[in-house]
Amino acid sequence: MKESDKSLGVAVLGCGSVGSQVVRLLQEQAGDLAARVGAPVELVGVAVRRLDAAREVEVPEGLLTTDAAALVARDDVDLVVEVIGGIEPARGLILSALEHGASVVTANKALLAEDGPTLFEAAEKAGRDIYYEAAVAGAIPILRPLRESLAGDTVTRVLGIVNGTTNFILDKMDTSGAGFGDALQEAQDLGYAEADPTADVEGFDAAAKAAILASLAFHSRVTASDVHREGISEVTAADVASARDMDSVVKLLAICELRPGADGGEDAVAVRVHPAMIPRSHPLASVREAYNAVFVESEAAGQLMFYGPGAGGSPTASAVLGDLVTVARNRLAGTRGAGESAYAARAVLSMGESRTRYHVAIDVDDRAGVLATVALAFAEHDVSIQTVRQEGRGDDAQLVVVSHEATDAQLSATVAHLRTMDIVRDVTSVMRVEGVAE
Ligand SMILES: NC(=O)C1=CN([C@@H]2O[C@H](COP(=O)(O)OP(=O)(O)OC[C@H]3O[C@@H](n4cnc5c(N)ncnc54)[C@H](O)[C@@H]3O)[C@@H](O)[C@H]2O)C=CC1
Ligand SMILES: N[C@@H](CC=O)C(=O)O
Ligand code: NA
Repeated sequence: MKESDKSLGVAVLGCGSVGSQVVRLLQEQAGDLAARVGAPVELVGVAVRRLDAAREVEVPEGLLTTDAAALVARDDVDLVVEVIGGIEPARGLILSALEHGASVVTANKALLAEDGPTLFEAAEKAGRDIYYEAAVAGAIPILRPLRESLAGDTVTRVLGIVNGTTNFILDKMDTSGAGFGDALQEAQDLGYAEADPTADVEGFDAAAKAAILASLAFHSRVTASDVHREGISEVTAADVASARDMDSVVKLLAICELRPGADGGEDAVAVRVHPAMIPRSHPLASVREAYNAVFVESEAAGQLMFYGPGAGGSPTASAVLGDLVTVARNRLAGTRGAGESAYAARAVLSMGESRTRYHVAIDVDDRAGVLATVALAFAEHDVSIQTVRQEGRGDDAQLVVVSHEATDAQLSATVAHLRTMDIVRDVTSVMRVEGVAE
């Protein structure tokens, strides 16, 4: 260990989009980092899959290795940055690093959302830190505010755009009419997308982030499997156009809510990720390209908004380095930061119990009484209608209904009912609506 001479050895695992920028910053800012930490922070190894791969950064000779397991076990490694991603070997390497006495910084939301508690318990046992600000919303400081700044308040809701790739795609579809494939390719070229972009497009990445946000916000253990997840692969150009007609945009939202327990029982949490229409006047509507934004509502503070670059190698490396400075300082001070806080152990509600609103576009027969019949279907499921408008005539007749808030179960039963009705030719678009006052 280098603690005797106060120099801290850093191992970086993975040298892709994020890892290469972490290595660059460690080298370029060595002097400032040493001053801020109070000791030199020295890059002592970089684990890669292939030694001869092309890289965005020049790694000093002798530092590259393909043996990540041996690297994390070395005596001169005090701090480990895991930016490989995925579940294994990342989990095994982090556990081994902690067992060998290193503090860990990771950007790995997939692993944290699947098995965070195992990592937190290992860190607790080892008396070391595990920090992960980069795992949610890239460069935006959001986990530290939830864990530290709001530790004395009661967070009731977290609502955000937390996936840069899908925001980039939806933004391009809305503003330039770009096709889905071209927009995705551009996001991949810019280093925003996950190694397998299905994780972005199908909402897995946002769901992992929602689980991490909900765990911290509500002091409970929420895993990716607790999150209702829908991606953007079924969002059509017609949905985007329909949103535009309503002066709205389609965004992939992550929504984490504290719901009062029934009959005065314990509060529970509801966590969901899905595309939704929001009015263009809503602040989230102006979040463009790969930017992210997160709203936090809490009892005492009210509404807070966090905004910034949510993806990309360099912004994400900024969050990694911020954590690295903190865990390095903690090591020098012989202390560690706050560990997991899951004392509230709140139950997680199913999607059917979540309260939301629907926008439904229905192709109908153009004859007398159709509007009343459709309205009756909503009423039968106790769903109140906020607005309804008719477009087109004859074979082109379409009703566009926006409901008031109801449970998702009531709303989906209404849509299923509409699909069985003779006068309904097709339900062409169903999308949740957020950000509109009741
Ligand atoms: N790219 C982004 O905008 C963001 C990424 N993250 C997270 O950061 C992590 C890294 O993401 P990226 O850099 O984008 O991925 P990437 O795919 O560009 O880089 C991962 C690197 O790890 C290497 N690797 C794989 N297995 C390895 C092994 N056994 N030993 C050593 N190296 C190995 C790969 O060859 C690749 O170069 C992931 O957990 C990701 O979810 C978090 C926030 C934003
Ligand atoms: N693939 C992710 C990267 C950051 O977490 C995204 O697109 O947001
Ligand atoms: Na962040």
